[in-house]
Amino acid sequence: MILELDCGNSFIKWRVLRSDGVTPVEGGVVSSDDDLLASLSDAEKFQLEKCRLVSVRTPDETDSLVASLVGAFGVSVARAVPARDMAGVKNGYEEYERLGLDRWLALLGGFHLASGACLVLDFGTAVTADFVAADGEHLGGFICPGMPLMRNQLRTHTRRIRYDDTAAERAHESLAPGRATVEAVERGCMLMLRGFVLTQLELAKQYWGKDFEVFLTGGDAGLVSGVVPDAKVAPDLVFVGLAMACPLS
Ligand SMILES: Nc1ncnc2c1ncn2[C@@H]1O[C@H](COP(=O)(O)OP(=O)(O)O)[C@@H](O)[C@H]1O
Ligand SMILES: CC(C)(COP(=O)(O)O)[C@@H](O)C(=O)NCCC(=O)O
Ligand SMILES: [K+]
Repeated sequence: MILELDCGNSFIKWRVLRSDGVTPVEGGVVSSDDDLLASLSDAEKFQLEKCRLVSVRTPDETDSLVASLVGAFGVSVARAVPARDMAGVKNGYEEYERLGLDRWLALLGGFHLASGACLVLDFGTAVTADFVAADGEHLGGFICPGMPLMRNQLRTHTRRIRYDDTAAERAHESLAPGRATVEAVERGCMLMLRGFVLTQLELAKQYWGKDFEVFLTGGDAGLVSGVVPDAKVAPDLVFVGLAMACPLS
């Protein structure tokens, strides 16, 4: 079977496919290399042959994970690498190798699925937006702090903002002005995210009128899907691009 990994700044998303490279068997989200190895430890069940991965972590961190995977399962590992052009898409960065590889793969996947202009919004540790025109030209994008960063900056850089995760979750039941600190912060950050999304949509409309698709991905995509009813929520968009960038040989 094939192991696919998307190593973000906070979490590793994993997925096991049958040897056909298409049919998903199982997947999950883990916060460390050890937790990943534990999730995959039932080697008999998966019988991993190959692994493909994308990482936005440091080369040392990624090397260490690859070494653990080779040691534990004897798999061959293919890593996504930066490219100036791929699958009809032209990387828009002046220094193409500096574009986050998760962004690159998500926009490759988005352009492939849309077969036309697309706006790809990713809600992870950071929030990113990327614009790809109908001719495959990546126009560039934007990077902002995501929900966990916004909330944690407020919690660590103020003295009186303190609350736990359960209270945070409860605060999301409404978007009315907060009547408690937790509500004020959680709903304020949520409105920042939604405002960001609406601004990106406006820009896409200026470029392309109605002729574009919107993709929402990343662990927090569900927080904003309500403001773009026509968007495709595609949690596996990075994996779509990963399969394109690292075909099974
Ligand atoms: N099963 C899950 N495990 C962990 N985080 C999750 C899960 N589902 C949704 N999330 C949310 O996803 C966010 C992280 O998104 P993710 O795309 O994994 O980030 P990154 O790629 O930067 O590591 C967290 O803020 C969390 O709220
Ligand atoms: C923007 C990112 C931090 C997003 O990472 P994530 O939130 O998915 O963990 C990552 O794509 C990255 O490190 N990019 C390099 C800088 C750039 O894309 O310009
Ligand atoms: K990501």
